[in-house]
Amino acid sequence: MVMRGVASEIVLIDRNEKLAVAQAQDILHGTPFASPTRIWAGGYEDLAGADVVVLSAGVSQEPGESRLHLLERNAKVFGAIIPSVLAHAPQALLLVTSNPVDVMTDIARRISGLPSERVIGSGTILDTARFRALLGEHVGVSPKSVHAYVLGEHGDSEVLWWSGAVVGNVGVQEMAAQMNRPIDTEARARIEDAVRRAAYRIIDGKGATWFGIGSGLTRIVQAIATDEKALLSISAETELYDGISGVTMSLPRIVGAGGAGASLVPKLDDDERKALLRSATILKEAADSVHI
Ligand SMILES: NC(=O)C1=CN([C@@H]2O[C@H](COP(=O)(O)OP(=O)(O)OC[C@H]3O[C@@H](n4cnc5c(N)ncnc54)[C@H](O)[C@@H]3O)[C@@H](O)[C@H]2O)C=CC1
Ligand SMILES: CC(=O)C(=O)O
Repeated sequence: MVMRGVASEIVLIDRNEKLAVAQAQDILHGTPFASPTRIWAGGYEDLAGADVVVLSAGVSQEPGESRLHLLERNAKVFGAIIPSVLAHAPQALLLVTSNPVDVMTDIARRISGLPSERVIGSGTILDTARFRALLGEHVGVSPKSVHAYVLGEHGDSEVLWWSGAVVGNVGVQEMAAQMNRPIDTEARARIEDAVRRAAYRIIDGKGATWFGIGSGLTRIVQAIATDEKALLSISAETELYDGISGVTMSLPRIVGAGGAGASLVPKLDDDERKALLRSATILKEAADSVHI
């Protein structure tokens, strides 16, 4: 966020104060090369006047653990921190990233009592970025020109929306064929696996994922700060999806100063539709299993 200059002030709050101070100092030393952001480590009282509060506290996956395994532990953490956030920043928009992010977003909305458009999750912003990056690499085009989304859970049941993926305004399959880099069954399976299993591989190698999610959160905050009305795949409560009411999951949504706006209704093929219904069902059941 400091590198992109999306905020004038950033305060880091962590129960490990020594860590927050060290991170803030380290980032401060990058500001002469980035943007003149005021960054410091503080307490909840320092949130007064904040426009956005990113909730990233809690435990993360150990190698081999799924995101849904973290639910019970991180629900307790949110029960402890959200009242303190609201006491000092009742006007802030909450941006959740702790995992399992879709269910944690649902929990944050229920604990806070804020309207659903003001409690959003990073959702599949990261999976969508992974999908775009890999497709761009495959066809040899900038990932910025690849428009492709991952829908549903940020997790094992996520749905890569292949039938809606375009490069410029040409379908990705047609574009890949034109570039002599066809996306055959093997290439498709490789990309699909690399997106879905990315977190497991990175956690196995370095213990956590940092840069992709940091970039994704920055993109969301930028859209909020500038009231951009950008179409981003983020998680928010969906009134009704394919017969399931009130499920918090990712769809491409319009993001601006008010948080999550209208969502795009994806035109899916039969397999994608079944897979998204399955993903929504998994998330709904997980959210319903947590009693606030
Ligand atoms: N949604 C996404 O795409 C991604 C989500 N994550 C999730 O974000 C969360 C954090 O991941 P990391 O930063 O890698 O973990 P981390 O362990 O490095 O950081 C978590 C921090 O939370 C703090 N914390 C725990 N309980 C707290 C409390 N009650 N009050 C204040 N601070 C508290 C800890 O002291 C720790 O510094 C995890 O749940 C992880 O799975 C991580 C990467 C991507
Ligand atoms: C940790 C995580 O959720 C990710 O990198 O996708």
